[in-house]
Amino acid sequence: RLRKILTLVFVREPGKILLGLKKRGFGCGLWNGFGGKVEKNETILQGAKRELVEECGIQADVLERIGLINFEFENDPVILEVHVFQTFHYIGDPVETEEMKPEWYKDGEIPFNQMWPDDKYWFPYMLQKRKFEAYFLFKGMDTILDYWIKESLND
Ligand SMILES: CN1CCN(c2cc(NC3CC3)nc(N)n2)CC1
Repeated sequence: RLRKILTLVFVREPGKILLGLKKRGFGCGLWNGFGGKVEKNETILQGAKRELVEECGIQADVLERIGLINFEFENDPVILEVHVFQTFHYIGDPVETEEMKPEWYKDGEIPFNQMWPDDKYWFPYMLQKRKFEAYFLFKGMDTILDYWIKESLND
């Protein structure tokens, strides 16, 4: 199977979460965490930190790994392996970039209807600081054909 390793980072405050409105490319028009591809010369963690700085100007020295999600798409051999991180300890204020428009949302007011359809299934684990693993099988970009999600311990 072909795997594409991606990162997804959420910046947290007590009761609030930072989301970015994707301004172009994959997931354009949706609110999400910050992230992207992992370069050959960096670890997944380094890639996550780099994307956070590039996409909203925030430096997170401490990133906690909280989830691993595998996405499969019908009739597509590429599996997206998304490594999810969060941080409560960071430096800087979020700034809008060409990629992302950052906004703070209250944990109870997350705009799931303007986010990827899978988010409503795994966000509750993240918001409750429970580590998780998940799998989603998509038909196109809007329909979830099958999924599972389970609480996981450390690696
Ligand atoms: C740079 N990456 C792109 C993929 N990504 C996804 C994907 C996703 N669902 C998949 C059906 C697309 N759901 C969230 N929340 N994020 C994280 C950021």
